[in-house]
Formats: sequence, C-alpha cells, structure tokens
Amino acid sequence: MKITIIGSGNMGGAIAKGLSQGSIFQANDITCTAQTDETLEKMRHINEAFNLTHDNINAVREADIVVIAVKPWRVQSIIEEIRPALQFDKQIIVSIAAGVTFEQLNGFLTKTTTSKAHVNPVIFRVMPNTAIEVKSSMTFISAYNASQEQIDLLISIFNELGNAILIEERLMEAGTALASSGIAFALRYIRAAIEGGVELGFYPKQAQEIVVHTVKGAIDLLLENKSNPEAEIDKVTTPGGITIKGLNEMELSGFTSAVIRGLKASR
Ligand SMILES: NC(=O)C1=CN([C@@H]2O[C@H](COP(=O)(O)OP(=O)(O)OC[C@H]3O[C@@H](n4cnc5c(N)ncnc54)[C@H](O)[C@@H]3O)[C@@H](O)[C@H]2O)C=CC1
Ligand SMILES: O=C(O)[C@@H]1CCC=N1
Repeated sequence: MKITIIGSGNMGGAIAKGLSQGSIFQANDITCTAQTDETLEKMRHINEAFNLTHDNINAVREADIVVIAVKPWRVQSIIEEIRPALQFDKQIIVSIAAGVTFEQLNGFLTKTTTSKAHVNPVIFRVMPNTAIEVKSSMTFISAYNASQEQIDLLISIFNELGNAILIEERLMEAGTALASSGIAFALRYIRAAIEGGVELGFYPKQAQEIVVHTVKGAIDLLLENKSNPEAEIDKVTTPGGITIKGLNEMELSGFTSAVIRGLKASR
C-alpha cells in the first residue's frame, strides 16, 4: 500500500516519520511533497528511503491514500492542483486541515464535471496533535462515503501513531479544541507549574523534571486505575491539609473556568 503526504511540515513530516517506523508502510511506500528544498532535505534526513518531490500531481498518481497536510487556507488550491490526477474509485483522500469540512472538501474535489463526476470520493478528516511526532497523538477520525474496511484501515494506521478514535464530524471541532489545541493547554499548565516551582526555590531544569514526572504520574494513575481524576484527587487531599488549600486558591483564581473558557474559545 502506498501513501502520499502533500505538505511535509510539522504534521505531515511527523506522520511520515511515524508511519515509516510502523508495520503498515515501508519508507519507500511513502511519498512526501513540499514547497522548499529545505523541507525535502529535512525529510531525507529522517529517512533516505522516502520518495521526495515538489511535484504534487505526480506524487498522487500511484497513491492508495493521499493525505493533505497543508494549512487550511491552502487546501482548496492543493485539491484543484491534484484533482486531475486523482482516482476516486481507487484512492482514499485524507485531510488533516482544521476546520475544513466534508462539505467543503467534497465540493473542492467534485467541482468540475469530469468523467469522475459520477464516482463519489472517499474522504476522511483526521485530526491529530503534535505528539504524533513521538507516536503519542490523540487522533480523531471522521469518515465520508467510506466502507467499514476503509474506516478500519484508517484507524489502524493512526493507532500506530498513538490513540485513534472514530467520531461523527459534528464533534470534530470539539475534538480539535480538546486534543489538538489541548496539547498546548496541557503544556501551558506544565509551564505555569515550572514557573511556580522556580518561585518555590527550584532551578528551572529541576522544576521541569519534577513537573513533567508529576504530570506523567497523574496520567499513569488515570490510565492504569481507569479512575476519575476527582477520585485520585481525593486520595491527595488530607482534610485540613495543604493540598486542598492550594486547589481552592487555584479555583478562586478561576482555574477550571479558565480551562473551559479556553476550550470553548478554541472551537
Ligand atoms: N500543528 C498542529 O498542532 C496541528 C495542525 N493540524 C493541521 O495540519 C495542517 C498542517 O499544519 P502544520 O503541519 O502545523 O503546518 P506547517 O506549515 O508546518 O506544514 C505545512 C507544510 O505544507 C507545505 N506546503 C505549502 N504549500 C504547499 C504546496 N503547494 N505543495 C506542497 N507542500 C506545500 C509547507 O511548505 C509546509 O511544509 C493544517 O491544516 C492544520 O490545521 C491539525 C492538527 C494539529
Ligand atoms: O491552532 C490551530 O489552528 C491548529 C489546529 C489544531 C492545532 N493547531
């Protein structure tokens, strides 16, 4: 099976890297395109066996799966460029562009009345986060006009790059806020805690190590115990103790509502 990734930036490059280390594709099954020589060179350093090109049209000809990984405002022009070479009866089109809907994608793909007009394209929206670089992405997948076999294939591909779940398109914006933007929110908590740790007397490097391992411990507890965060918090908060004082002070400063407001603003 062959896959072509149009746009080898942060996400496209990370997807190619992760897939080349997985079990479904060999590096030479993966074609990556980019605008600049520097980006192609970066990809060559990741794996010499990648097929690398500036030519988007030729890159999609032999592909079973075409991943569009350019910025959202470039999606339409990329689709218009590659459309003459696409074969809707054989290929799966994947867009990772945030906020670009199936309706828009289908419109861009089927705009002209060519011989393919009678075949509906199989389209997936896939929403990873930057942890895809280390194969630890929370990834959402929505399907349009796809068979169960194609859905299973996409889930297995992105499960190799972390944790993938199928959702209805109506939840895609919420999922993007919660996980794709959400990784930035989690990192901002970590940064804030490091700054607090420095104020409490640790050197920044030490503070970072402490906070990262503390957050990892919290995640391990939730994953291993399959518990609710509040149940784990209850184990920490000694009545009249110091933890509840800290939590209540954070809430007085709007911690929970700041997180919820941020998530809602990110949709
Ligand atoms: N960065 C993130 O955390 C996430 C991004 N996304 C989506 O992923 C998409 C890509 O985002 P990033 O990787 O962050 O952007 P990026 O800017 O790092 O990557 C885009 C790449 O596309 C290349 N490109 C532009 N025009 C091209 C063309 N005509 N032909 C070939 N390559 C071309 C650019 O040179 C660049 O390398 C966006 O649509 C974004 O909404 C989705 C989830 C998370
Ligand atoms: O900020 C953004 O628009 C993109 C989509 C999700 C993460 N980054």
